[in-house]
Amino acid sequence: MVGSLFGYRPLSVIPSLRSRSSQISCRFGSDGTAQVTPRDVVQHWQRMFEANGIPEARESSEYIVSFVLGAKTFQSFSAERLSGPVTDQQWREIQRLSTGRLKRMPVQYVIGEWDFGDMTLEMRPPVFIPRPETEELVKLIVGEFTCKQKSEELSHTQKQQALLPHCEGISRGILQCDCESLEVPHQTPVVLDIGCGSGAISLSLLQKIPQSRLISVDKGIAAVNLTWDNAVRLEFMDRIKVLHHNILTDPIEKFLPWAPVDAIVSNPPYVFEEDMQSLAPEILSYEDLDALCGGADGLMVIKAILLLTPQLLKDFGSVFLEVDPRHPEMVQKWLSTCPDLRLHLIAIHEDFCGKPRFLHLRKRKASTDSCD
Ligand SMILES: C[S@@+](CC[C@H](N)C(=O)[O-])C[C@H]1O[C@@H](n2cnc3c(N)ncnc32)[C@H](O)[C@@H]1O
Repeated sequence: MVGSLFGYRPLSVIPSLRSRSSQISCRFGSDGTAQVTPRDVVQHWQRMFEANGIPEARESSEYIVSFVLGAKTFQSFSAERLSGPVTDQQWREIQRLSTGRLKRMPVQYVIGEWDFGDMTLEMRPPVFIPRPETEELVKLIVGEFTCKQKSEELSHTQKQQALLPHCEGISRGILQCDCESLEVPHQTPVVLDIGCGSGAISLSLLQKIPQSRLISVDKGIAAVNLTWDNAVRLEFMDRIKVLHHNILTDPIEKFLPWAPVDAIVSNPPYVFEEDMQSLAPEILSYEDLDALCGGADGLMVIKAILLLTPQLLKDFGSVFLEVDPRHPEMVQKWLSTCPDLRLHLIAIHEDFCGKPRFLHLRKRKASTDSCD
C-alpha cells in the first residue's frame, strides 16, 4: 500500500522558515519590482524540503506550486508561464501549503486532491490516500467483467475456444478460468467494496463498468463522507450506496437488501502489526492507522471479508483482494480449512514491482465442482 510521495526518513528538526525564505532569488520586472518565477519558487521549496529531510523534495515542491498556479504537473507549464511572475497571493498560498509539507503532511492532503486512474478525488486526512498499485486491482476487476460480458455473446464452444485465451491475456498472474461461471449474466453487476476509503475503487468501477452498481462500506465516518462527496463530485450518486459499517462488529443484515452481489472487492487493512512502526512518518502521523493495520498476521479483516461470502456473494461470484505478498499462501492454507466457504483461489496477480499482490477468488456452486 505504500506508494510514491512517502519517504521513510525519520522526522528531522525544522528550522525557521523566515530565515530561509529570505534567500529566494528573484528577477526584476520592467517596472523595477522584484519578480519571482514558478521555477524560482520550486527551487526554493525544494531546498527547504531537502534541508529539513523531507522525502521527495523536488516532487513535493513541484506539486504544491503547480496546484496553486492551477496546473496538474509542473511539466505541463509552458515556457512562458515558467518565466512569468508568481503573485504575492500565490506566493503566500504556496508558503502556507509548503509549511504543511514541512510537518511531513503528505502532499495529497496538503493540496486536498489526488488522481486515481483518470479521476481526480478529493483527499482529506485521515482517510487513506489511494496508492498507485490499487489501480492494478481495478484493472483486474474491470477485465473480469469485460470478459464475462463478452462471454454472453458467444456460444459455450466459442467461449472455450475464444474466451479463455482472452482471459489469460488480461492477466499477468496465474489464471484458471472457471467455465461454468462464464454463463452468469453480468449486465448490471452489483459490487460490494469493503473499506471504501476515499471511494477510489468504487468510483473507478462505476466509471469503467457503466452498468454497475456499488455498495461501498467503511467503518470510518470520515471515509464514508469522503466517498459520498467524491461520488457527488463525479456525479455517480445514483449508482452508489455508501454505508457506515464495521464488518468485524456490525450485523450483516444491513447488506441483505442487495445480496447476493456479483463481486466483493477490497483493499483491506493488511499490514502486519509488527511492520506498522516502520511506516513513513507521513503515514503514521496523518493517515488512519485502522486503514492499514491488519492485526498480528495482517489477515484480521481479510478473513472477515471471506466469511461474509456465504450470505453475500452469488454462486460463481468473485472476490478481489489486495494483500501483502506473504498472504496468498496464508489465505490458501486458511481456505483449505474452511471448505464450507466454497471459495477457490483462481488467480494471484503481481503488482508493478513483481510482488504477488492481488487475489482473485471465486465461489463454487453448492453441490457441483468447478470444471477446472
Ligand atoms: C487500505 S484502506 C483502502 C481504502 C480504499 N479502498 C483505497 O483502496 O484507497 C482500508 C479501508 O478499510 C477500512 N476498514 C478497516 N477496517 C474495517 C472494518 N472492520 N470494516 C469496514 N471498513 C474497514 C478503513 O477505514 C479504510 O478506509
